[in-house]
Amino acid sequence: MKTTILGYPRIGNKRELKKACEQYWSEKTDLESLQKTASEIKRKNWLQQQEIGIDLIPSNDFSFYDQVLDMCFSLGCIPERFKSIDQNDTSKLYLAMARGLQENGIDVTAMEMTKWFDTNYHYIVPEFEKNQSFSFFSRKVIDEYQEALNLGIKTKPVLIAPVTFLLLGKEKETGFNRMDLLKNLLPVYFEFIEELVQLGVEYIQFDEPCLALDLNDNERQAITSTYQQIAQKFPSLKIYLANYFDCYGENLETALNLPVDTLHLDLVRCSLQLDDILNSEHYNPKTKLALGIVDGRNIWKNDFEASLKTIVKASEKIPSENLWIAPSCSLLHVPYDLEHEQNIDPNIKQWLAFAKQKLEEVIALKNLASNENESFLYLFEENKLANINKQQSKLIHNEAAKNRILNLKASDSLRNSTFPERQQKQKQALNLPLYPTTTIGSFPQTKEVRSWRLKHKKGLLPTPDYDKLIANEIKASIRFQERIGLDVLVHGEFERNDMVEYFGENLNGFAFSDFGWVQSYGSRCVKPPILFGDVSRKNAITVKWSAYAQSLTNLPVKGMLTGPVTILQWSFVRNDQPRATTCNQIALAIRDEVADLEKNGLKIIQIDEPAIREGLPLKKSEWNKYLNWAVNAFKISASVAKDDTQIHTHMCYSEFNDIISSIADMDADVITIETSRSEMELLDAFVNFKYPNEIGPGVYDIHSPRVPSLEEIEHLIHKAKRVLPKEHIWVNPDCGLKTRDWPETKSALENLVSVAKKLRKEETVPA
Ligand SMILES: CN1c2c(nc(N)[nH]c2=O)NC[C@@H]1CNc1ccc(C(=O)N[C@@H](CCC(=O)N[C@@H](CCC(=O)N[C@@H](CCC(=O)O)C(=O)O)C(=O)O)C(=O)O)cc1
Ligand SMILES: N[C@@H](CCS)C(=O)O
Ligand SMILES: [Zn+2]
Repeated sequence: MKTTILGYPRIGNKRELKKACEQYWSEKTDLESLQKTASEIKRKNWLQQQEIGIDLIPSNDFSFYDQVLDMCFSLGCIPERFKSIDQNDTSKLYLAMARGLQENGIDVTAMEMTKWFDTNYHYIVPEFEKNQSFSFFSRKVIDEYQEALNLGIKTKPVLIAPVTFLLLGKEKETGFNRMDLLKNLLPVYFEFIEELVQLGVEYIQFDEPCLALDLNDNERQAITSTYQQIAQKFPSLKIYLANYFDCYGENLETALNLPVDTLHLDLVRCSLQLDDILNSEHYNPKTKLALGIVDGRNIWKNDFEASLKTIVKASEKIPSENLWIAPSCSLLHVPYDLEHEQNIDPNIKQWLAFAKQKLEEVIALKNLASNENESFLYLFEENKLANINKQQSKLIHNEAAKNRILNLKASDSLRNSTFPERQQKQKQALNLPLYPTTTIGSFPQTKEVRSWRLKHKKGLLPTPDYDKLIANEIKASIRFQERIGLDVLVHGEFERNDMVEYFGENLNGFAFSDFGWVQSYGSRCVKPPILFGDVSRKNAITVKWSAYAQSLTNLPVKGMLTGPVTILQWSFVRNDQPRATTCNQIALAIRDEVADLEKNGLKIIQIDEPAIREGLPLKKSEWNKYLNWAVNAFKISASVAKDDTQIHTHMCYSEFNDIISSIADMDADVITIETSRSEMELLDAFVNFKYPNEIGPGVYDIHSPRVPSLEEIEHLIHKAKRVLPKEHIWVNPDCGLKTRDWPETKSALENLVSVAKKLRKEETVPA
């Protein structure tokens, strides 16, 4: 039995890469210094895995920004608009693809970003044209293999497999299917493989997570043909086929018939597939199985007793030299090292395992399963104790929270009246103009604001002083919004470290790490709270700052809440009860907050649900079940509102077409969505469905410091006007402005308001 992993976190133990990238991007350091940081991170990662005893260590799992972007770059899949950049200036080109570029007359937008399967990690979407060509453009995969080899480590290079690479991308013109590009693409993969094999590579890991999706016959056939060709051309190469995040499902037969050395199984997400495989007539006993048994998506300690039963079951049918023990997926999605944490309650800390501890678990499982090393027996006992302790812990269980769920009634998810009736009442209560303008909630989280929070956290800034600084920011933002003429104001979210962590901090059932950072996109990281127990509200969470903001102005201020599905989705959640139950507990806490905001004079309340789409199961057959409970949880949180309280929701990074009827079922009075980057393409779903409630399609791409011109904004609103009733249209940015700086935010919002005013005027003046 051997051990391996699919990938390791790459931001550095203390987010060194984030800091180095941001310094380089702002021209405070040079490329050499950034590369030095990167090499150091890779070196430490490899040596740590080696020291802990991982047999087969991956390379090319590092990235300066994103692994899919790296693949585009390696394969020379560079969209036409970047050809104006010197193709030899590879670092500038790479950065432009990731973040866009505006300099010396060059003005190119970044490539699109979207969610990596059902995670909160965002990848850069490959763009394909009909006659797309590919070339051996970057040597990163080779160089990283060499880099590890120089340390004496013979790694398993990781490549995003050809078919998954194509499926992750988008056709940028009509008249072709991206799968047709496989024949152009494969020769470049062969070049990489050839060079790696020449260098003595034994294993290559082909990441093929599209095998967890519903594939059609053509796609399955493409996968078969790909591996047949690779195996034929490189008979000595051992192919490690990595599927993760769900079962092979309908693709299992295809997978079992592939000429690969090893088939990786995510046994955390799909524990039953081991039996399916062991009993399948298609399983070739010579194919090695990698038992992905340590959870790569969550931070709970493994259950050794249960895992060992699985390993034993496998080893009864398969010789142990044909088995790998591994985490379920790349460890990219969990933080580095629990040992850094000094402030987690020790009772809870003993239940946790971060990336480094997961490596140790993989090794312990191998040793326990092979009975070779008795010194590991104490780890078994320790693990068993920790898990028993967790099951029985008083910290987890709260009878009142459990009872509230049991007492939920169908009417708790329903507003008092239908949308048209509410709309009338809200019109009277709010008296908003046509094309009301608003923002999505956050204003720039400047270095200064973050530094106050850090000082406050460290005890260097007393709470009254911190509160005063936050109050001043809120006041300045209210005055700014009044001055430029926005109609519905926000307080700006200055007091929040993150839209999920902040809520977790005010709810029972959550714990927090100090260094538990996980990459979200590029240099941006999140520190997901740890949802370990029954959830209930400790106290009112947002009322103080929202009510304060409302007290400063006669214009309506929107109370700003994060919705239950998003809090669930962006936390490390308990694995001892169904997600739906946990979600309902959060929903009830948010419901209490809605009621309190209303009582305190907030007439508009936004409940953000940007993660509702990302929570969709990967297999369509499971969508309805999820959507039913997810939509219902949102409705539980919103339905306490009176008819004349206007409930908004907000979604971003989402395709809406296939879930539009569920979005309509949420019955928010207003939904604001991200649409500007797709030139309103994402609005089609709402139009085709005849979405009945009000909509704010984003007209300002907040991902870029670029200030949208008056013409661009007007063009986008006109597009919306052509397809939506004008009484239903709101004018707003795509998403919150926390990652922006003030100068561009001010100019962009001034433009946005002035276009809305112009259009309003045109509507009232008869032609
Ligand atoms: C809207 N999005 C969000 C997602 N997920 C979330 N959990 N939250 C989101 O808002 N997913 C989808 C999208 C896009 N994703 C992101 C993810 C992350 C950011 C972002 O801006 N992250 C910040 C960190 C935010 C944070 O928690 N800040 C804390 C801690 C600040 C900090 O780093 N302090 C430093 C010192 C700071 C200083 O002195 O300058 C330290 O502790 O060392 C806070 O504000 O208190 C990031 O920088 O990565 C955006 C979108
Ligand atoms: N209210 C949040 C939503 C982000 S998705 C914000 O404005 O940052
Ligand atoms: Zn958003």
